[in-house]
Amino acid sequence: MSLPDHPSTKPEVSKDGSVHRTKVLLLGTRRSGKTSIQQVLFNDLPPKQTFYLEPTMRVTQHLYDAKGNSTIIPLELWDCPGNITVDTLGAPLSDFSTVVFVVDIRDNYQQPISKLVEFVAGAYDVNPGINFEVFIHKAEKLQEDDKIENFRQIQERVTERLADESPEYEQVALNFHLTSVYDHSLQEAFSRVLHKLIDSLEFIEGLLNVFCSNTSSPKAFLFDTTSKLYVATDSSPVDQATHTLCCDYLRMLSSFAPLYKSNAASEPRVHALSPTPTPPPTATSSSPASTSSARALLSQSPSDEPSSGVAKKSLFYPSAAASLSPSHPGTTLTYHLVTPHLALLALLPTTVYEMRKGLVEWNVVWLREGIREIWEVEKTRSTTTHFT
Ligand SMILES: Nc1nc2c(ncn2[C@@H]2O[C@H](COP(=O)(O)OP(=O)(O)OP(=O)(O)O)[C@@H](O)[C@H]2O)c(=O)[nH]1
Repeated sequence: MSLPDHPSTKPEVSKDGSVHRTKVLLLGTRRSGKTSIQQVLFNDLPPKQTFYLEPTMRVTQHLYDAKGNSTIIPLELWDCPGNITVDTLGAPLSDFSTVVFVVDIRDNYQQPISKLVEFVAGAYDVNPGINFEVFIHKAEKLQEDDKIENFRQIQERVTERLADESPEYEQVALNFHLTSVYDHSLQEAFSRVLHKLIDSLEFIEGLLNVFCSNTSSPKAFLFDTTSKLYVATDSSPVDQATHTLCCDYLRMLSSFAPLYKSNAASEPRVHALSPTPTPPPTATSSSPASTSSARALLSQSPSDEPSSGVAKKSLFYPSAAASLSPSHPGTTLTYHLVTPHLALLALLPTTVYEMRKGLVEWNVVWLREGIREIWEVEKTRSTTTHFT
């Protein structure tokens, strides 16, 4: 495998047209849960099945891109055995954008911390900009108080050890996350890891902020539908319960995806909307939304047309909504696919969803346009695909 000479947080296209993926190193001591993390996140392995995973004996590269194993950034995830060292890794640390270091929350921390410090020291000279993400893993094993206490202790010890080694290492960016394959904390943590690799993140966040303020939405996420990682969210804080709710809803809808696909394949049913969507700013709809209803929206935006002018097959964008009563009275969870691989999940006041449906849909079309424009700019700039 040919490796680039310089660190890069962006995938580039090599001369032969193949995409250089963003490299992420998955490190940690034996049995800390590295392979489980990779398998649960990207191969949909049920968490309980991780029990049967074989130990990793040599460095294994897993490729994820927009076509097959979809993720928003073409990734190359290096799953390493527990005994790997900087010298035996087989690639310079300058090749990696991010190191995800996994620590079993119930472990004796001495050994994992020494290994982490070894890699921080190894990376410092060659790639000081590398992101170190420490996953304090298997968190669900402990009670809430113990979990927080262990999390704090690990952070403290790592910081102390780094300061003992050299004051310079304090400059290395280290981020700590509590994770478990048994809940959505892993997806949330890995989403945050990816956010640092998305150049256009602030523009996407800006679009989501506008969507939220126009529709009175308290929270909106843009999810990658395959990996179930969120690409961006609006600027209000993420609370775990809302994130979990959105992940579960997305997972449930994805299980119905084959039904939508077969519809999408039947072209004559697709109606093109007018090329410029007309905003219905005061649109009110008296038709109440049925709870837990899934409704197909067939739309074709101007950017669906290739620039050559040749009519491309219209895309199918399903949408769905579910009332969150009684747990969240007066709130509706909505889902809108905005590109073939990205979906908007938003909480909306039920009154807005039911009474101002036109306004909501216009804002979805507007968001879709914005995301496609960003995608086009990204594509032109780096001639590579971050979003599909
Ligand atoms: N309770 C709990 N167990 C987990 C979690 N993640 C992984 N495990 C378990 O941890 C054990 C080791 O998982 P692996 O993914 O094989 O760990 P690894 O770090 O890849 O191991 P090596 O390849 O030997 O270095 C398995 O029995 C998993 O089921 C978690 O979040 N919670």
